[in-house]
Amino acid sequence: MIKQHRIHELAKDMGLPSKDLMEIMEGKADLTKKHMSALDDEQLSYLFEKLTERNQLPNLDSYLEKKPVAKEAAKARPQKAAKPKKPKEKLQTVKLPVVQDPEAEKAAEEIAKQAKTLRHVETRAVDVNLDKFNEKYDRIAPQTPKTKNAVTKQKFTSRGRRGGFRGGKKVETEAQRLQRLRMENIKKTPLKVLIPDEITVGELAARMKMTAANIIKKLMGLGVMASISDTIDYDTAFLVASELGCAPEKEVVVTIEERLFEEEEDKNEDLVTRSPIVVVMGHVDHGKTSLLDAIRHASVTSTEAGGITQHIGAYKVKVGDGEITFLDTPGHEAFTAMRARGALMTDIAILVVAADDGIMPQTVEAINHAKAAGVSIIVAINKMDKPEANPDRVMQELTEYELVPEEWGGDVICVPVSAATKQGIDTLLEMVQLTADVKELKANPNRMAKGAVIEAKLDKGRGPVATVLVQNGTLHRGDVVIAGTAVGRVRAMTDENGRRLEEAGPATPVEITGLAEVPAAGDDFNAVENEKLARELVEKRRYQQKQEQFNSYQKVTLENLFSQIEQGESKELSIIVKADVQGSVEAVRQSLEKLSNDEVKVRVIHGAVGAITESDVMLAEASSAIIVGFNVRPDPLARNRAEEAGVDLRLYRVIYDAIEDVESAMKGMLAPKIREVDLGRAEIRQVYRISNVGAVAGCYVTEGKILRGAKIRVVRDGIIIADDELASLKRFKDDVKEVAQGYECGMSLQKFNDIKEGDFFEAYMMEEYRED
Ligand SMILES: Nc1nc2c(ncn2[C@@H]2O[C@H](COP(=O)(O)OP(=O)(O)OP(=O)(O)O)[C@@H](O)[C@H]2O)c(=O)[nH]1
Repeated sequence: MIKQHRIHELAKDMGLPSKDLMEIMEGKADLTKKHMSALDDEQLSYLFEKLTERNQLPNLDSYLEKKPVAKEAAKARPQKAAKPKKPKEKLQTVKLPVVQDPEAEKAAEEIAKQAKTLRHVETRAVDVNLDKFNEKYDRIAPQTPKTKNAVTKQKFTSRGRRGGFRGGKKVETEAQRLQRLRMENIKKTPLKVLIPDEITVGELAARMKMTAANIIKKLMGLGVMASISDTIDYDTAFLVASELGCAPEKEVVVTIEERLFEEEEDKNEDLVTRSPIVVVMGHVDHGKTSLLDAIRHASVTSTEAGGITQHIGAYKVKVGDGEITFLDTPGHEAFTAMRARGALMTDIAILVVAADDGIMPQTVEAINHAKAAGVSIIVAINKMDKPEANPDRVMQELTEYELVPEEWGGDVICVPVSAATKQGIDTLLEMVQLTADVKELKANPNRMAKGAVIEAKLDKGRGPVATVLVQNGTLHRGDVVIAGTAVGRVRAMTDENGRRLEEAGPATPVEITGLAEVPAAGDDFNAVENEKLARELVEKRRYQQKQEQFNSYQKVTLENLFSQIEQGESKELSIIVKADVQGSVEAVRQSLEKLSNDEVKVRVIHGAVGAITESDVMLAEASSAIIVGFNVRPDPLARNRAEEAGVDLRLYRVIYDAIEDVESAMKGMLAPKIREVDLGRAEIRQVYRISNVGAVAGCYVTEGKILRGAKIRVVRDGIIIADDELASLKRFKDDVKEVAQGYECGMSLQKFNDIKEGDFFEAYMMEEYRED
């Protein structure tokens, strides 16, 4: 049943005349029954609407003061009075409890609820506790990385906090808070430390962001005594770092070479068979050149008609379906020189042995070079056309060098040939082909080319010209190549017949132009993508070369000074003078500098009072100087360093001695200082007189040892009766190098023969030494 509200009841409740209400509701409700007329909910709402419109409050404050209930709601709103109408309407609804009707109350509550949901919180002027949002934020993202993103994802911050103080306590700013969180995070995560194979203690300390003392202490704990400049190995450094709370990791150093060159292994499916690369070796005049010519001629006439044959250091010949690449640099010296530079190009070596001459010294050398390089050997027994040819003898001699011919059950192919008549050349080539087939030589043509330089020269017209052998990959015209310290773009590429090529695959020798300088034979070459990096690598290689050259420079010492002057290497003798008093320093400086002559200038580069220190030695090392000290000693560090670096360190008590030494060194007259070093003593227990040999003493070594060739003092009853040298030292019947204490031996002297039982031999030797 719908609840009806009669007008007179409502008027009574509101304290208004019924007439007023009827006026409002005129036209809206059926008012035929005057004040007894009933209103439904909708009409009632309309009535309230109208009434509140009429009864607007000029000032909300006055109302709030009167109505404590309404105050609560008002709290959340701005204190400003003259605010929009809406809040007032809502405020009016708070009055609803006046309506006694429970249904009306419900409706009023509903409206109030709506009003609540519509409430706007004006944060600009209100202080909101934002810390709870921040806490939540921390819970959600405690490990927020300290990146730029983290900054954009800022927490809510109250404007009111800008003052920095609240309740007397200093409140950290957002930046400080982030900084604190960052520091906490850093503290929690162990420091990542990269450790190379070897590292100095100082460097490790720097990387661990600790003092070196800490590291040294830890090292001591581990039983390693090291100073800040000492180098420790990876394992030790790893242990120290992890024990001190760091997270050590192996430092992987990526070299320019690794970045530049394609180093990955070729996949099996990418590999194709390539032709073998063959070199010819043998004794002088056994026919290496003639054989190479014969091979080349056979191939040129049959296949390459018309080409202008050029010498480029290597060529290809056709054999059946396949090809063989010959390196046209006969001789094992060239072969080994290239190998020494790291270029192992050859697969098969043809060992030429003249049938009339047999194995000769250079044949043996060639065998050993080929064996050392691990290449297969095929023996060509040459000059078979000669009547005195004796191949069996050659084969016989081969077996002495562990080369057993196939005919005799071994695995070495021997082919009788004649370079003169071309007999057997085809068979030889077939055998090379066969050996290559067995070796299954493969390469990947679809990668950047790499190989080695066979020959290189500077051509007047074309600039640097190099013959390179492509060992893997394919070289194209226009490729950037790096060979040793030469870099450049392949401008032109020709084969041994002078034909221009656009590309060269594996096992192809080609002559290229375009390099900026002449590389050395045996240098590796690589085609690369990154020209800039290649230039960087060249710079690095040049620097290394210089460094090696620099290291090979001999350190200047007074002993080698003269020879260096003679060779024109020393034009200046640098000296560091250290003395006990300043007067001596000056005196020495002047006297030494006066020794300068037309050939050599003597220059004192440093003079000071005090002991010789490590820094003096370092200066001497860097400037190839010698150190002269008067009445001063080097400290132990300096002494060690001088020994390591080969710095000549001379100590004198008399200035004159120093001047004399330097002067005689400049004239090449410096006499080496010699001292006696005792070796041992032996007692003579028996003397044998042997005709043609003389007296042989049967001795027992009582002290030290006796060395072959030692000097011997013969001591009888405490008196030296002779000074001689050992002629022989034997144990039983064998000559020996030395005999130690407690052993018997036989000794004879070079000159002195009058030895007797009970004499003593005192063995000693003379050694050159440097005064300290
Ligand atoms: N009868 C005959 N003579 C030959 C044969 N092969 C080479 N000769 C001769 O042997 C001599 C030396 O030949 P080379 O080819 O120069 O020998 P090589 O080993 O290259 O000599 P080097 O370059 O000096 O090390 C020459 O006079 C050749 O004519 C051959 O098969 N038969």
